[in-house]
Amino acid sequence: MDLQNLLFILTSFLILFVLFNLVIKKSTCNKTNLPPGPWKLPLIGNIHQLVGSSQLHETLRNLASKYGPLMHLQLGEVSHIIVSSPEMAQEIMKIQDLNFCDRPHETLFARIITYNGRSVSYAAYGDYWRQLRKICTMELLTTKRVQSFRHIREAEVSELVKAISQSQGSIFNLSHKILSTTYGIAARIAFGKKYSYQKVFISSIAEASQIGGGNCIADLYPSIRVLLEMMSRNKAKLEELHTKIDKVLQDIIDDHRNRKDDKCKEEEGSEDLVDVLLKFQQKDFEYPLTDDNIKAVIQDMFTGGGKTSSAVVEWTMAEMIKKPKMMERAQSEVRRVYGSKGYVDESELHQLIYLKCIIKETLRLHPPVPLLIPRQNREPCQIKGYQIPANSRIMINAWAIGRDPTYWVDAMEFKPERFVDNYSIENRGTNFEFIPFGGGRRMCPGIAFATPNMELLLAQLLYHFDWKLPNEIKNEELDMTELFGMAMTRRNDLCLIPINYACSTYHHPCLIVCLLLTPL
Ligand code: HEM
Repeated sequence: MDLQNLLFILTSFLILFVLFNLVIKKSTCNKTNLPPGPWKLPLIGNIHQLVGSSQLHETLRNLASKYGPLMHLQLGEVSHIIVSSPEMAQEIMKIQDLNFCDRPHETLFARIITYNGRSVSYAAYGDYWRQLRKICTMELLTTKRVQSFRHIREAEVSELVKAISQSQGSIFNLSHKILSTTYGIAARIAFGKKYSYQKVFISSIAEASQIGGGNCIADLYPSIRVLLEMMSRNKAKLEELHTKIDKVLQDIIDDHRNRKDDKCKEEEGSEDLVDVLLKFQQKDFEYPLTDDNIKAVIQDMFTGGGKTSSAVVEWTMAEMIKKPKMMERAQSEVRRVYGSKGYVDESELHQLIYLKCIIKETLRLHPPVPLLIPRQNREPCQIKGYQIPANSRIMINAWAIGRDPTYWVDAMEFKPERFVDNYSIENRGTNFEFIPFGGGRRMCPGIAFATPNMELLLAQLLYHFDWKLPNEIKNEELDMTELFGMAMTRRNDLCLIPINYACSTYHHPCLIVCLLLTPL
């Protein structure tokens, strides 16, 4: 038998096998009352409706507007439930949270990049996840710990201000610099210092997240996963990236282990996150923390702490550029609060009420994780009379919910005033029409960590500079196209012209008065 015949027989066998699986599944599904969804093709289900969609969140919103806020999609062999209303989100994240708090931890991304689902974000729901989550919320991401890193944030953001000042009057790629600043902060917080090789780590994490943001075809056909993974380029690419990430993290862990002055650091309260995790390695846990566990958690801090916060800052600046009056109002708030001090630090951030409302509005219109992190239900269950098969993948479209005119007045308008008038609308998982950080047991534990990053960066950008668009682009014409991924950023970098505020005395008569009154 030649190779061609062998391949033909093998492929036919596989197609028959998948068909057989699907027929069995369909005969059970037919008896059940699944949520409504578009018509399904044999073998692929609804995959064809999503293929080529670069904006998955938008495609899903458009389908949901036809089939409803609880929609069923069959992608290959896997049932997907798409949630697009606050009521349905509440059902998943509150009423039936215990059943829906698992993650699809067997996907290619989770297995390769998160050390077989050992990160907090992809761990299966159970004792191991509970142990890690406790370490996160009680040790790594507490307000006290976040406070202890204040000097790092202030130093890194000051570096950014310096770099921008040097480009005064010329075009500056703000997107690049904001991203490198948030990663720089995350690196110093996690590792204690900047390692020369951390660049490889950061670029590899970013690339892996980009691949992980899409669905790998092998994840949709678990029964022939091994074969599909062998044929897929994603597996080899993710393995290559994982090897690089793993090497850097292991070197950093070994370096920490070999340091002699850990005790001093602990006493001074200047431990970094690797120090804290290594300390826990010596404790008697039900699931001892191995080096791989530590590496998986550190990755969580980067994927959580890097691109998400920088995306919020980037979108906020873009929205303010589009509305110069709003930017002026935000600038005058920051300059009033810090005016007498003459520089921006974290001590007065709580006074920036308008800026906080602007950030909330950005999180509503541009949630950095638009479909949250997928969940999985452990048991079959019912929602509003519909059957949800066990192990369905649940996608909650936070982006669509935040833009739904049923719940938001002038839903598509960027209007921070809505939060000024109603400051109590919170993003902490209790208002289900506003869930940029998710909700329930799997809600993001990094809000306290992300908030000062975003506020300090924005306050500095507003305090020190006025901003103009280059090439005579009109403010209202700034392109706002999104790039879907694990963190949703702008498709095109935000490039602006900074004008040093101290130089632009012409616009600020009070500064002239100050200068005139200053004794020579
Ligand atoms: C603006 C910034 C951020 C946004 C918008 C964001 C958003 C999210 C979302 C939507 C989830 C999934 C929640 C769910 O399934 O209900 C999540 C989970 C998570 N986030 Fe964040 N996040 C941000 C910052 C951070 C930071 C700074 C960290 C850590 C330093 C972090 C660590 C995590 C972890 C560990 C999880 C997994 C939680 C679990 O599965 O138990 N995030 N985040």
